[in-house]
Parts: sequence; C-alpha cells; structure tokens
Amino acid sequence: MAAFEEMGVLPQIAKRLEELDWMLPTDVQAEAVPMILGGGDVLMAAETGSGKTGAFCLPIIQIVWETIKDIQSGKAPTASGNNSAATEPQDKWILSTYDRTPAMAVNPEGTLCQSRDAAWSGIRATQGVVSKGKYFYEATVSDEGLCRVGWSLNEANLDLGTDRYGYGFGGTGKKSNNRQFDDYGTAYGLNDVIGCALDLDNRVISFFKNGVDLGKAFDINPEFKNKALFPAVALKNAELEFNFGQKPFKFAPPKNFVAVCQAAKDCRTVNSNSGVAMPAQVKLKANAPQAIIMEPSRELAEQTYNEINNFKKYLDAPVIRTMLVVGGTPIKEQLSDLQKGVDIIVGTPGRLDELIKSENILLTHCRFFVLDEADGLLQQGQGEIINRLHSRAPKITTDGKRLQMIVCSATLHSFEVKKMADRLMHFPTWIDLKGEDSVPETVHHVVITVDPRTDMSWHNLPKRIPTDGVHAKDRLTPTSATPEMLSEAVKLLKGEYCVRAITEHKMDQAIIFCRTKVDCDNLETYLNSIDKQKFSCVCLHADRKPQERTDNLEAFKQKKAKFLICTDVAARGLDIRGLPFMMNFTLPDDKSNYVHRIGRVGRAERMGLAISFVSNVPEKVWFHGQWCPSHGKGCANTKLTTQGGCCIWYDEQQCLAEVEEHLGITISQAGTDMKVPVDEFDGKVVYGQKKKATTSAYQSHVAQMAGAVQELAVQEMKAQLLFHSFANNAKKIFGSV
Ligand SMILES: Nc1ncnc2c1ncn2[C@@H]1O[C@H](COP(=O)(O)OP(=O)(O)OP(=O)(O)O)[C@@H](O)[C@H]1O
Repeated sequence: MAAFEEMGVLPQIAKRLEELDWMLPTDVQAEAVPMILGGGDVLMAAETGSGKTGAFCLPIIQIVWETIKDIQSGKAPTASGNNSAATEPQDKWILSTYDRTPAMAVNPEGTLCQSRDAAWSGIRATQGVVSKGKYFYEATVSDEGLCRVGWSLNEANLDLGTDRYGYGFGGTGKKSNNRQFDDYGTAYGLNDVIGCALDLDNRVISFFKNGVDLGKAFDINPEFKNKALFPAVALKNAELEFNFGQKPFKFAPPKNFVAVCQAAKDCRTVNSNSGVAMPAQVKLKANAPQAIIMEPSRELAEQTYNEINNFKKYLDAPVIRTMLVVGGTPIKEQLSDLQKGVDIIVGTPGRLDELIKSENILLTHCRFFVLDEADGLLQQGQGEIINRLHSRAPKITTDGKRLQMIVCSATLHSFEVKKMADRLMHFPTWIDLKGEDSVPETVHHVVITVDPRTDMSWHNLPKRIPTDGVHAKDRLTPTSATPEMLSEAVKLLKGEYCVRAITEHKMDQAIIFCRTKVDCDNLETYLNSIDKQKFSCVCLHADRKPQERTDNLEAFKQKKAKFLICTDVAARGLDIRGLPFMMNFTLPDDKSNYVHRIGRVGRAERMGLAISFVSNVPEKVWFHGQWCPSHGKGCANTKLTTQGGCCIWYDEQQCLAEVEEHLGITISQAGTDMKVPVDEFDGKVVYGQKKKATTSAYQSHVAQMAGAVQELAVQEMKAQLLFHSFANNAKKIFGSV
C-alpha cells in the first residue's frame, strides 16, 4: 500500500490495491502513474502482462474523482488549473477564467480559448482600456469553427455583439452589435489573423484580416465614453489564440496604435468579473464524461471496465460513475444510462463514435482520451474515428486543464502510432520500458514445424479435423504430393499436433489462436468429437453472438472450459490470471500480433509456454478482402485473390522469419513429439506459477554482483598505489606535501 501512496495514489485506491495483492507497482506503473497524475500526454510501451492497464486506470480514476469533488464542493479552478481560491493576476493581460461561460476552456497561460459546445460560449480579458489612446490586439483562428472577436463592456453578455454593449466581427464576414448583423470585411477561418483596433480618441472600432485594413466597423456609443472596453470573443466549437502584445504581432498594428498590454496605467481597468475566485462556474453534465477509454475489442473493454470498478471500490463522495459502451448491446439501455450520469466511459470505437456523433455523449468535460492497444486500433482502421473524437474533444478543459491523451500497447513502435502521436498529442512523454517489441522472459515460446512430407501420420489419423474447404474443388489423392494435397495435409496435421501438445503437457487451460473463424469452429468440433471432457473448449470470434462471446470467455476464466479457441480479436490485452499455455494453430498475418498472442501467458511474473505450429509447405487459406460480398460468411470462392477469388497461398515460414526479424531473435524449435527443450533452470518451472528463484534473491544477487565487486576492489587497489607513488614523487620534488 505504501509504495503506491508514495507515488501519489490516494489511500482509498491504495487500500484496494493491497487487497488485490499489488504490493509494489510494476515498472511501467512506477513510471506512468506519477507522470499522468502530473498532467501531460503519455505514450507507454511495455511488455504484455506488465500492468499497463493499471498504469493508466489508477491515475485517471484519481484525477476524475478529485476534479468532481472540487466541482461539487464549489472550489473554483484558477487559470493555472489549480483549485486554490486565488485571484487572477491583476497586472497581466490574459483571458479571464472567471469572466467566461462554463463551456469556454482556457489554457493555463490564458492565451488560448476553446469551446466544443454546440452553443455559443464567450470570454473576456482580465483587463480593458478606457478614456483615451489607440489600442490593438490580434486573434488567430487555431481551429475550425464559428467565432466572433472584438471588444465589449463589462456588462455586455458574453455572446459578443448580441447586445448594445458588445462590438464583434464574425468569421462569416459580418459585424455584430445590439443583435444587428451587417456585412463587413470578408469571411475568415482557420489560420487567419484578425487585428482588433480600438481608437478611443475618435471613438471608432475597426478590424484587420491578415494585416489588411477592413475599414471602420463601428462608432462607439457616446454613452460609453467613460466605460472600459475589454478584448472579447464568442466561439462555437472553435479555438482562438490571443496576442495582447506580449509577443510580436504577426502583422504590424496601424500607425499610432499600441498593443493593448502597453496601455498606460491610467487608461487600463481590471475586469471586475475576474479577479477574486467566483463560485464554481464549472457545472457537471450527466452525459459529459471526464474520461473516455477506447479498446479494440468488446472483451478488452469489458476487462478494463471491470478493472476500473475494482480499483474505485473505496472511493465515494463522489462515487465515480462508469459505463461500458460496446456494440452488440441495446443502444436504448445505453442512452438511459447516459442520462443517469457517467464520469468514465470504456468502449469500442464504433459505438463510441455513434453516441458522440449523435451528441448523446458530450465531450465538453472530457479531460482524458485513452487509446489502449493503440496500434491494434489503427490496424483495425479506426484512425478516422480516433481523429474525429479527438478533434471534438476540448484541448483545454473547462477548469483550465489540458486534455490528456494516453496511448499504450505492448507493440507501439509502429510508424502509424508515431504519426498519430505527432498529430494528436501535446509534447507526449514516451514511457518505453522495452525498446523494440520483445517477449517477456516469463514466456517460453517454441515453434513446431508441420511437414506432411516427413510426418506421414496424416494418412491414417483415427479422427480427422474438419478442414476449411479451400480444397473442396481440388482432386486430392493422398499418394500424390501436389501442393493442394500437402496443404490439406498440413490442416489435418495441425489438428493432430494440437491434441498431441495438450496431452504431452497435460494442459488443463490454454488459449488456442487460429487465423480464421472457420478454423476456430473446425477445431472446436474436432476437440469435442475426441473427448468433450478432456478437451472441453469454447470459441471466441466475431461471428459468435455478443452474449455467447461473453459467456464463453467467462466459462473459460472460471475453468468450466479448458480451452479458449479464438481469432486475433482476443490477441490483445485479455488477462486470464495465471494462464499457463497458449498455442498458435497458425501464425498471425501481422507479426506484432505474435507478441500480443503469446503475451496472454507469462503475465504478472507467472511462467507461460507458447507453442506455434508452423507449416513449412505453402498452405492455401481463406483471405476474404473487401471484394468478398459475404465478408467470408459461407463463401465458397476458392479461387486465388489474383483471379478474383478469396484464397491465398500462405507462406508460414515467411511469417516466422518476419516475426524473428521483428523480435531480433531465433525462436527455438521443438520436435513433433511436442517435448519442449528446457535448460537447467526451466526444468524446475511450473507453467502458470510465479518463477521460483532457484536461490534466495539475495544469494543470487550476491552471486551476480561478485565479479563486479571483485573488479572494483582491484581498481581501488590500483588507484591507492598510484596515489601513494604520486605523493612520494611530489614529496621528493617539493618537500612535504
Ligand atoms: N503492481 C502489480 N502487482 C501485482 N500484479 C499486478 C500489478 N499490476 C498488474 N498486475 C496484474 O498483472 C496482470 C497483467 O496486468 P495488465 O493486464 O494490466 O497487463 P498489460 O500490460 O495491460 O498486458 P497487455 O499488454 O497484454 O494488455 C493482471 O492480472 C494484473 O492484475
């Protein structure tokens, strides 16, 4: 418990972790938790099973709880984002975090404001100018959306230009005062720079677009002669960056005009709506979560959702409300749950996108956007949804804090992820505990070659696994070694080898990954046909109904079924405590999925064995691309894709070479007797159990350090001798030293 509290984790959360037997943070947690608590975007890459889920869930739960607690207790946030009831700086020209509408977010520096609300939001500066002088400031449109910029009195409403106290110039090319919208200048948008000129001597307001003078926009109402005018802006789903003169203007101000921040003291006024802390202006909205966590599969979303509910057990006043948003569940239920209120949402991309697009989930309060298994999400083609959600989320929250993006996976080193990070993240910190993709030491992984030319047992197997039908139209004669016959034989042998491996290692729990859904179904049929008890198994793939998927995964976790047969949908993230074995019936198409698949074992320091069956003859397999009208369901087009069909010749040896090159290792081979080569240490390992130290940790540490300590002693001795000879020589030359 102390270790997590030392990292800044709340005692209520640390108490729960102790009950979960999490005595120490894992390496990635020790790095990531303080980083995320401190704010900022984080990219974390750490081995499978290294605790990444906890690394991002714990700080998010804590910050969401603290934020809601502050808002409910009326502690107003300050521009700097902390919650002290401090006043705003009286001498600086910044955007006021108090004189604004709740949905208008401001960055801690007070120079950038943004609203993602469907309604207009407004804000004014902390200071204004009065009586005489010619003043100027610039506003740059830094994100698409609607905006009106200009000047207004303190009593103006924040929807600039909709009453007589405000004077605005909108992106639609219209000026606005007293709800009068007239054509003026030209329209403006993303990256345009609007110069706002206020001539108090002649009582005139004018605007500039990218340095071009658009002429007089308003004569200021003489009634306001002794009233201060403040820089002001109204936004609708847009973002604007202000320069009150603290840095060089992009376009020179007109002659005799000075930056508004250079106004003489007697011509400046502090915004009375600003300054001392106001009652909390930030209001919570039922369907506006503080955190959105995106997962690549419903199983992983459920798992993370359950973990969060687990971690927050002792947090109350406020209770953090969580919600699972995945496809395949009635949307009506989700809509009513959203109206009851939610603070953290865990979901899959499709359903999240649907509910956010329809504004059933609002992003106005979202301060965490998490992409778990990020490279997997990009591989699934979810990049567009990620961009869309990110663009709709405010980059600065309503209490002045920056949106935090957390991106994690065990295999993050892909160009796609780096490109996305550059595009969406704000100076992210990389927490990279393992460099390129690697396999945890707790995973023993081996390859078993499948060669129907040397192992002829496929000719007379007592039971044959149903095969995937790609050779249904081929003439297969067992005596002929045609590519088609050998390919079909590979399929038969893999079924046999799977049974052989289970028997040899007395497997009582294993995940078996197949390349296609039909392979999963065939293997399930085959194992059940041999011995429903000894080989009890369930399937997990996208063609199974959501409820069946949930039930099957639960049956496997409860050990009611010994084997979980699945496609890559389960490759990432699934956490089955102490899982001892996994098998690759066929290697995955994507080499990074190899790490994710075998990473289902060897988690939380427990040992695991991963066996991959790799054919060394080409195998004809299904490949249903976009062109397949049935997306593979009941497809019988056994032609090759090059002939408009849905099959390819799969070169598994090539896949293996890519995996080995990707990991920079040569994966050890085992024989068709399924015996796994063990070194002297491995012989003592029990898969599924924690690594037993062969000696006490201290002894093995001492043994390990002995050489280095010895070397140090020798160096120390040499240094002493050198010093004495130096001292003696110096004495001879200079007398006493
Ligand atoms: N600090 C800890 N102490 C003890 N066990 C932990 C700790 N952190 C996580 N675990 C356990 O380790 C297992 C793996 O954790 P987790 O699923 O978060 O790993 P991961 O890095 O997300 O794996 P993957 O890359 O496969 O998604 C889980 O069973 C979890 O309960």
